[in-house]
Amino acid sequence: MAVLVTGGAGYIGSHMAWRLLDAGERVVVLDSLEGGHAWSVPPAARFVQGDVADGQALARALDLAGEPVDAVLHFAGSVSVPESVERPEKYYRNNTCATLALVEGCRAAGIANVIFSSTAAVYGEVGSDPVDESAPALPTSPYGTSKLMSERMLADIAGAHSLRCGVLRYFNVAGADPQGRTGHSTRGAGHLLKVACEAALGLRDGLTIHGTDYPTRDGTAERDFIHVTDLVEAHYLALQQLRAGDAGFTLNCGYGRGYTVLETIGAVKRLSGSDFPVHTGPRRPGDIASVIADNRQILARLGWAPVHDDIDTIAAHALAWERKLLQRSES
Ligand SMILES: NC(=O)c1ccc[n+]([C@@H]2O[C@H](COP(=O)([O-])OP(=O)(O)OC[C@H]3O[C@@H](n4cnc5c(N)ncnc54)[C@H](O)[C@@H]3O)[C@@H](O)[C@H]2O)c1
Ligand SMILES: O=c1ccn([C@@H]2O[C@H](COP(=O)(O)OP(=O)(O)O[C@H]3O[C@H](CO)[C@H](O)[C@H](O)[C@H]3O)[C@@H](O)[C@H]2O)c(=O)[nH]1
Repeated sequence: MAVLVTGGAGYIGSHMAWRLLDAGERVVVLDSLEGGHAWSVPPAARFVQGDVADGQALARALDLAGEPVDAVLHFAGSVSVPESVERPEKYYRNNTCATLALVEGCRAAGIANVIFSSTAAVYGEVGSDPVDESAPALPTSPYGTSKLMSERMLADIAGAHSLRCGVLRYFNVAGADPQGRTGHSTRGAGHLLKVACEAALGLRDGLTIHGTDYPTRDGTAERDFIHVTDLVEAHYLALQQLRAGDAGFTLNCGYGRGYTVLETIGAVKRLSGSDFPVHTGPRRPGDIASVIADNRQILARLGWAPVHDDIDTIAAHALAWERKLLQRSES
């Protein structure tokens, strides 16, 4: 059987494609290249450039797989909280409507297993950390709402038909493949660790902290950073679980502890040896103060055993990849 990875030319999806190939799986990637790069797709994966909402592109991908596809890992989507506040239509179209079209196409093709990339942004301002999966979902951004709507839609579709659906709610994904095969290369990505690494390498004039008046230990927002390799391992376990007949689940993916924006910047400065300029600015629209995972369910249900739970490891791997990207652009 083969696995369809949507968004496999992007950050997390490319790591997933490598992990599946490492396990001997056959992989086909469907990605529009809106943000990702064809060179991020592992050479051993098959690749179709196209939109997940385009039934013909999906058909081409399923055809190219060469074997029946039994699972789709759906990473493709739009990912920026502030952009979603400015352009909500894009988020409802590309995250919610496109997911519906994809799942209808997958069902028609007889694919039984779906893993959906959801987010901690579905919770909104949680009030007390850590947050577990039963907490009310009250997103503060169109991005979070677009993902929550997709979750609900998938649950209804899975309930009505013979579809098994695993929803993984990622907290803040960071770092890069320890073997240096892929990393965060997405055009225009504004994620904190990536921006900090770019500033450390002199690719930016510095970094602006969005908000210093949050109710946290140093006034900057706090996030639960999860290494991308641990996250794709959770997907691999989730895939085995669904294939073994589990009807479905919704699970937090995070380590259960947070670092503030200032602490994260401090780690990148320490590891890079670069004291890049840091400015302060107002809060970013759609942002929340803090979100940290209660991860007891994923540990128990999937037997997930993260191995990179360390901000220095995450920052070191992110920096190593950013250096590689720089060399690539210079050659
Ligand atoms: N990065 C994070 O911290 C984080 C946290 C929570 C959830 N997520 C979710 O994980 C998924 C992957 O995120 P990422 O950080 O790898 O993002 P990314 O932007 O690096 O990758 C997304 C990929 O999807 C492709 N794409 C976008 N819309 C498409 C469409 N309609 N059809 C086909 N391809 C399309 C892009 O070209 C890109 O290669 C997203 O769904 C995102 O919402 C990410
Ligand atoms: O240059 C920057 C970039 C970010 N930040 C701050 O750093 C924190 C983290 O911001 P990111 O943009 O790195 O990540 P978000 O928490 O906004 O969102 C990320 O994690 C979420 C889950 O928690 C989502 O799923 C989303 O896709 C993903 O981008 C925020 O307080 C943000 O304001 C800065 O201060 N300066």
